[in-house]
Amino acid sequence: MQHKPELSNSNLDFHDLPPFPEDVPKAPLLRINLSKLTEGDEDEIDKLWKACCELGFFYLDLRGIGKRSDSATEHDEDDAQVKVESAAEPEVRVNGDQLLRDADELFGVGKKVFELPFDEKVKYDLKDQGSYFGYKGYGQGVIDAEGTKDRNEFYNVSKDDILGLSESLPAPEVLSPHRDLLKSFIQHSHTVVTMLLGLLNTRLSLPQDKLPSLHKLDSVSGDQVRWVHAPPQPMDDRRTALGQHTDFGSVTILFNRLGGLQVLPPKSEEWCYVKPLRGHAVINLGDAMVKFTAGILRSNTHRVVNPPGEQAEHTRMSLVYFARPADEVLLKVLDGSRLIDEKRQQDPNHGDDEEITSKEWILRRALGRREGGDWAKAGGTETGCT
Ligand SMILES: O=C(O)CCC(=O)C(=O)O
Ligand SMILES: [Fe+2]
Repeated sequence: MQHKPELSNSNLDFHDLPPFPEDVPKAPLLRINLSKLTEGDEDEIDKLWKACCELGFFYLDLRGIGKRSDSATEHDEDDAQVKVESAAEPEVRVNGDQLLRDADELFGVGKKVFELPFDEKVKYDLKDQGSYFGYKGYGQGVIDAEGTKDRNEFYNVSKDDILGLSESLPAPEVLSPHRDLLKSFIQHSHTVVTMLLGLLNTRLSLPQDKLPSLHKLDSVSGDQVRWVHAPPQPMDDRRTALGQHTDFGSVTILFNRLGGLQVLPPKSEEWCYVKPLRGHAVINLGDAMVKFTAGILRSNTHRVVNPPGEQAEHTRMSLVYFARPADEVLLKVLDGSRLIDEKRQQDPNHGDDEEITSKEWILRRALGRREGGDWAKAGGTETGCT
């Protein structure tokens, strides 16, 4: 029997963009299916566990889940239950198709933000107020200890601002009509994060709901949506656009269209490209997961370079959701799991050497990578020590 066309690899390409080249080293990310995870498919959950322990990066196929809720009658079936849970806000379910649609729309919104004149965008650089939310201009971050400037610009939107959990931050007018879209993207990203954390919680045999309870949607946290924007670099003067790093938080959901993201697989010296796949997000774990689990879970080093091959002449944009522990959560080894206790005993490097809250850790790491920041103090868990 012939394979089904919808599963063929060419359908995972972005047909409106030049192809991702075949002759570059490609990172060995496992492809995990969201729909199977939600059905509790044990083989798929094994794959998730392996990916989170070994590489800390994987593809999540978001397609084909939540089709039923495309219609206006999203929660008809158990409306009564939903109403009991929350009269004002209907429960948001795992819905990969909705997340893909929101991400698509947000690519358009991000484009409008970066098209604004620099003088307008720079009004929203909140670094001097001690915040990493808002705008970071091109070259305003550093990629190494020597202070080499980066080659990208960011715009960061705070979850708490969009959900009304904090004061509204100043933002460009072009974002105002899209707050509902941002809200939907945040909620749908967060439900995926909660599901992944729940599955990891079970595999770690942590007390019921431990990891999800440290990442509640309505807790004040550093969760954010980010657009990363990088125009093509001149052929004779190319360098890393976003310096090598591990992510600071817990779970990152990344939407890529052009190549350029690279990971340095464990024990390897060769940077490998992550090929973007249509209908998929790239998921990676951050340092908080390493600290919580004494290093059982992996937060892998990655960076962004100019897109490879024929893609090199195109402006690269990516969209990211960063889920982070609630502000007051201490980033230390969690109690209540024999697996984690055993790992802690085998590997005392992963100890509780520093009592630091999620909020302090993220601020230190984010602002330390800005120009004039403290590079030495802004390192993550990549050296193997927490
Ligand atoms: O743009 C990308 O593909 C990755 C961005 C990233 O690693 C980050 O913003 O932390
Ligand atoms: Fe990152």
